[in-house]
Amino acid sequence: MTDIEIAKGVTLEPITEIAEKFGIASDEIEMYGKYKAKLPLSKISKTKAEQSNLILVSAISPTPAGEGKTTISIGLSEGLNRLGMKTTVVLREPSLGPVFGIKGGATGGGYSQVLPMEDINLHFTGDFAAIEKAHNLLAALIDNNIQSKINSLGLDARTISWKRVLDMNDRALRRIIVGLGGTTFGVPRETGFDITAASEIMAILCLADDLIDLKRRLGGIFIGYTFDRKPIFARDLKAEGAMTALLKDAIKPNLVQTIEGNPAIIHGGPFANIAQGTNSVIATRMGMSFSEYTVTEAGFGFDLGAEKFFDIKCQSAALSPKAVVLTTTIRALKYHGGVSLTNLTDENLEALTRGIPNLEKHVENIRLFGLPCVVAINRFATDTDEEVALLQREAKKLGVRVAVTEVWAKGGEGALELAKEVVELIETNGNGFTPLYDWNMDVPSKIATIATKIYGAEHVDYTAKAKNDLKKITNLGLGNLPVCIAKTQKSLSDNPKLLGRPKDFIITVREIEIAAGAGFLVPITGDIMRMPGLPAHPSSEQIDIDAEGNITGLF
Ligand SMILES: Nc1ncnc2c1ncn2[C@@H]1O[C@H](COP(=O)(O)OP(=O)(O)O)[C@@H](O)[C@H]1O
Ligand SMILES: O=COP(=O)(O)O
Ligand SMILES: [Mg+2]
Repeated sequence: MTDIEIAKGVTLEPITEIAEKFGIASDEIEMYGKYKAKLPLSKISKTKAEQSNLILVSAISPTPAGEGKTTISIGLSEGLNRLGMKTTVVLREPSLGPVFGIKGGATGGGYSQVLPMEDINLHFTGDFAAIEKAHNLLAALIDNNIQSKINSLGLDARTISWKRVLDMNDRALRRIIVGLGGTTFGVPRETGFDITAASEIMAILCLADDLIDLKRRLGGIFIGYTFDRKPIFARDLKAEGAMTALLKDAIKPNLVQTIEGNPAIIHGGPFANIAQGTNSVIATRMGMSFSEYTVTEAGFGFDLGAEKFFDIKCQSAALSPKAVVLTTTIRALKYHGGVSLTNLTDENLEALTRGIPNLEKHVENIRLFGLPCVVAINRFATDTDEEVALLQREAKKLGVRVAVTEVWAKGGEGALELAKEVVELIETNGNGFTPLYDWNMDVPSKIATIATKIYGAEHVDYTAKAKNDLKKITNLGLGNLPVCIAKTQKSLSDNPKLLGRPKDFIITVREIEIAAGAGFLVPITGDIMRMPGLPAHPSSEQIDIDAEGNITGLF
């Protein structure tokens, strides 16, 4: 059965019942139909949240299909609930880019899914649309001011860094020229689109405490300079009030349910390769306010989502995670051992062994944050007993707990071993979480710390533009901000072709974007693009809908 067929076979509980199970009265939620709701920020309790055990689910370097972090996160929460531990899974909202592109949705899979999956994977509750409108309102205000004769700020159009966003993989929009056509069409200038998940507003939504903090951060968005080199921010265009008004509902986290009828919270966007890729502080705190265990995820491999989760989100919100679950698959390790994507289902013990160094490096990286880890072997039907046994042996040699999980095939039942390992791990380990670096370090040292310690780079090179960006950052007094490195997810390096555990490589920073509102800097490495493109055969070709509104081919 496909994911959507399994999902359609489930009788959903009314979201009012899920809210009651979560701990919020049904008359306190804002319904979006029978099976979705938004939760009031007033229900967050920072003191209660501190009592919850926060677990991060990460992964080794993934194949393009992904290795099962979201599936494992959901399955683990089902398993912990089966053991009587009140648990909530907190996830990120899928982007339409991958939905219609290569990867597909982000609501888990098999018997570990969050539902209603069609809604969640398509328009959900409109948060992405609201983020797009707020982002593009600011873009329109900028171009309006540039061409204004009465209240122009004197913006130098060549210095404007703020683009537009669209939640679609559309490479044709990466670089555009606006304002063509003469005086009634504005002032011509180069700009472009990023995908919505990469919007600074998404990051602001994910890091904001509440509406007032959201508005403050939105006002702090750096736009560019005037002709006499005065830095201009969104507040100089009086934009933050309207932008916040557009986000008044998007700031509230979304409540849905798992296949086994447990609460799940979804809020904030994905893509830890071009954005921070964690869900929101608000959603995480909401889950933690009502749960003994809170299971959350961060995008792509540990080198990307987890590093950003720890060094940006946890530091920013004073969250103290207790353990890491490292999602590991035989298929990904064979891929890192040199097997092509088309042959990953064939047994290959030699390639699996050659791929182990990638797992080893991610386990070493987890230790740098002072956290205990369980390697969760996410078993696929094509994995042979010999392959599983070999991986169990090799993983145990790394000195970590190992659990074979079958959450895709069996839901929570397939996560009972993992759940028990996680509980024991948390009970026997103190709270040793320590971030990788101090935000007050200088920017090149912060970048070098991540590049050498987490990626394994020999050193970091900067292009002339990146060096100029460093000067800009210093002049703006923003050198104490953390860094959110944009890098390919395919490799620990910035070269997608270097698989396994590459060594003696250099990370090249080509430019550094400033996200002054979100409160971080974005060093962009290699050739990574913040507007992905569609593949030759997009997933959209398989999607259809019948006269009764039944969607097929979503995954
Ligand atoms: N054990 C498994 N067997 C079969 N398919 C799986 C398994 N685990 C995950 N998948 C599928 O792989 C894809 C990626 O899973 P997902 O949880 O989204 O990964 P990630 O969050 O790491 O990107 C999904 O389509 C999911 O249904
Ligand atoms: O940021 C990307 O998230 P996934 O790894 O879940 O696709
Ligand atoms: Mg995912």
